[in-house]
This record gives sequence, C-alpha cells and structure tokens, in this order.
Amino acid sequence: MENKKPRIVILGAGYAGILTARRLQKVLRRDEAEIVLVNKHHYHYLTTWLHETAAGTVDDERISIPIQDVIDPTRVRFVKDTVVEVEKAAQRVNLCHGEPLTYDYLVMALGFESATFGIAGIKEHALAIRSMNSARKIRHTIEARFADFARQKVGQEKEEQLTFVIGGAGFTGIEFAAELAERLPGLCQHHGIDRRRVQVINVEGAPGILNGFDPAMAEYAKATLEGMGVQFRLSTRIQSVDAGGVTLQTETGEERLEPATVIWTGGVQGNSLVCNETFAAARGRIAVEKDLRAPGCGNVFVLGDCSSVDNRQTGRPYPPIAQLAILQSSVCAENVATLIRGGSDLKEFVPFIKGTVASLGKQDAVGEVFGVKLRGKLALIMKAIIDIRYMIMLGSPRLLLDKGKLSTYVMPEAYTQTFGSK
Ligand SMILES: Cc1cc2nc3c(=O)[nH]c(=O)nc-3n(C[C@H](O)[C@H](O)[C@H](O)COP(=O)(O)OP(=O)(O)OC[C@H]3O[C@@H](n4cnc5c(N)ncnc54)[C@H](O)[C@@H]3O)c2cc1C
Repeated sequence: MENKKPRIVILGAGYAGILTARRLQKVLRRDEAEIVLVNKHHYHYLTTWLHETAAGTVDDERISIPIQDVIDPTRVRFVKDTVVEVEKAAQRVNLCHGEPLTYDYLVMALGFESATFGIAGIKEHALAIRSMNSARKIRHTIEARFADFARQKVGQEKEEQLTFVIGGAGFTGIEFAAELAERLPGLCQHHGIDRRRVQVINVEGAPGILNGFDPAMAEYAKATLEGMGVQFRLSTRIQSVDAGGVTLQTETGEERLEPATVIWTGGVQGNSLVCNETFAAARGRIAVEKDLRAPGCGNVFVLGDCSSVDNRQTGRPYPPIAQLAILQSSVCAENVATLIRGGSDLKEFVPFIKGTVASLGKQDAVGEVFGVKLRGKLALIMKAIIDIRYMIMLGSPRLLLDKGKLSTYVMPEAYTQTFGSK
C-alpha cells in the first residue's frame, strides 16, 4: 500500500507564509510532503507599503502580486479561502467556503490586526491600516472628504471635513502622516482648496515619536513632518472616539477634537484567530519556542506578527516587523523538513536584525542600519535596497521592474507630481 505523504498547511501568504512556501518547495522533494498554502486573497501584498496605498501615493496594483506568480503550483497547492478556525486537537483548519483541511504540520502566519487597547469607539469610528482593503478604504475616504468639502457652498464649508487625526506616532503613524502630507498639495490643487485649511494632527501618548528609534533620528523625523505641515500632540492619549470626533486626555485634562476622519495606527497584535485560547498568547502574540514552534505543540509553527520572540540582549520581545517574519521563514522551512525526514535536531531561531528605516514621504527617510544612523537620501536609498532585496527574494526579476519602486526612488519628483496631481 502506498504511504500517504504528510501534509503541511501554511496559513497566510504574507511575508512569513509565502517565503516559507517558497523555501519548502525548494528543500523538499515532491514525494516527501504535500504543501498547501491558504490565503484569503489570490494575491500577496506588501504590508510595508500599505501606508502609501492608504494615503494614495502608490497605486494598489503596485503592492500586490498574484500568488500563482511566486509559487510553483505543481509543488504548492494554493487555496484561496478565509481561515475561520484552527482545531488543534483534531489537527484541522476550518475554512469559510471550502472543505476543512487536516494537517500533519501547520505553519500559522496570519499576520496582525489592530490593537485598540480597550479605547472606546476605535473599532467603530476609526479607520485602520490593516490590509489592502482597509488601506483602499482610507484612500477613498480621504478623497471623498476633499470632494465633499469642495461641493459645499462658499462660507458654509465644514472645516472638520479636512481635519485628519492620526492616532499613534510609531512607525506606521509616522510613515502614513508623511505620505498624507505629501499627497495634500495635489488634492488641494485638484479641488481648489487652500492647503492651510487642511489639518493633519498626530496624537501620541508618549512624549516623543518613533519609540525605539535613536532620539536624534526621531527628532529629525518630527522636524521633517512639522515642515510638511503635520501637527503633533505628544503626551496626549486618545481616550475615546465617537461619530463626532475624539476625546483626548492631555497632561492638563480632557480635550475634544472634531475631525471627520480618524486613522488609528497605535498598535498591532497577532491575528486573534490564532492568538486565542487555542494557542495561548500573551499581549496578542504567541511566545514561540526557540525552534519557532508553539509551546507544547510538536507540529505547529507560528511566524511573523502572530509570534513573539525575545531579544536576548534586551529581554524584551522584538517588535513585529517584516524583517523578523522573513528571517523566521527559512528557519521554519528547515525545521519542518527536518521533522518530515524523521529528525529531531531543530534549528534555533537567532535573528540578526540589520536595522530599520522609516520613510518620510518619497523624498526623505530616517533609520539605523548595521548600527549606522541614516537620514535623508542615504536612508531613502537604504529603504529602496530593502524593498528591492525583498522582490529578489520573491524570485522574479520581472517583479522588480513591474512592482519595484525603482521609478519612485529614481524619479521622486516625477512620481510625486503624478500622484500629487490626482
Ligand atoms: C504601514 C506599515 C508599514 C510597515 N513598515 C515596515 C517596514 O518598513 N519594515 C518592517 O520590517 N516592517 C514593517 N511593517 C511591519 C510588517 O509589515 C509586518 O511585520 C509583516 O507584514 C508581518 O508579516 P506576516 O507574514 O506575519 O503578516 P502579513 O504580511 O500581514 O500577512 C498575513 C497574511 O495572512 C492573510 N490572512 C489574514 N487573515 C486571514 C484569514 N483569516 N484567512 C486567510 N488568510 C488570512 C492576509 O491576507 C495576509 O496575506 C509595517 C507595517 C505596516 C502596517
């Protein structure tokens, strides 16, 4: 009787999932395992560019790549479906539309969702940069606010239509604020609106921005954004959001802002589908073992934003970043292959984080790479190299030309003009 091949099911085709699938199709022989990749969309998207789609400075199709273009369909079976439940005891994944999938090995890489920290009204009344669809929704909302404002009779305009509050001055909040600020001149020109009527207000609970960045670099970013017209409300917490605006808790008391649009970027946690009572999570992420398996689960790996890995030097978890997800994917694939071949000597995940760069629009950036602090064009070039490197990892030089931001970096002025004029 023929031996049934073990089945590896990978949930999520983000950075961690798609690279794990690609690595497994390379390291495993056809007869060794069946590889199934499940994702809710037929495309892989570049989450690290979502702030640009949300602001409308990069078109949707530039940040999405058909999954079939980057996997070998004869090696990896792609299932376009939404995961609704993982049944650990039954080793089964329940899907929204299709038949349940049983697994011998599971790789959970379902990414992040917004962490609201219990702030009332965020889920209902604020927008969040979570996915392609949510980014699209933000872009359309921004454009609609300008169009509505322009339609109002002179003297009767509602100024709050053009007030945008961004909650959180972390990586995403800062990158998004810069993109939005860069988009504004074009939008104002298109609708015949005076730029001075538009307000972009960033609200942050901490006394500074870009927590975790070198203070001088963070200060540079803040000054750059202020130069672009972004206002900062630091040491100020969003207490609640409702249909009419936001209530702030400042050092001196409560305050009310009445923007038509609130975009929440204040924090992320692992996808609640996996980070729940099935796989015990702390602060929304699963603290994985050294070999990236979920505690007490011999055949379940957790990667990317769903996982939590401690930095040995600081004793604190690494922040959820794509770089970590990418590095985890190759260790996970090797460990899965070892288990399938009957081995037990699994590789330990020891990340070497090269650094981080935050873009400040298309003309500027700030960060630290290999311990070197970078800002301005140098940081921008480094950001481009990171993006290009990822495209190469995804395996197609064509992708680099189609999707790579070569034009964005090589001709930033032309790029800004194109999107700015929309
Ligand atoms: C605006 C922004 C900018 C960022 N910039 C940087 C940066 O410059 N550098 C950096 O290192 N990190 C950055 N990050 C963080 C980085 O994007 C994440 O750490 C990274 O995407 C995590 O990868 P992942 O594979 O865990 O999840 P993701 O890339 O989010 O992928 C998760 C996948 O799972 C799919 N999925 C989710 N739920 C389901 C379901 N129920 N069923 C089926 N499929 C599902 C999703 O569609 C998606 O394809 C940024 C994040 C944001 C939001």
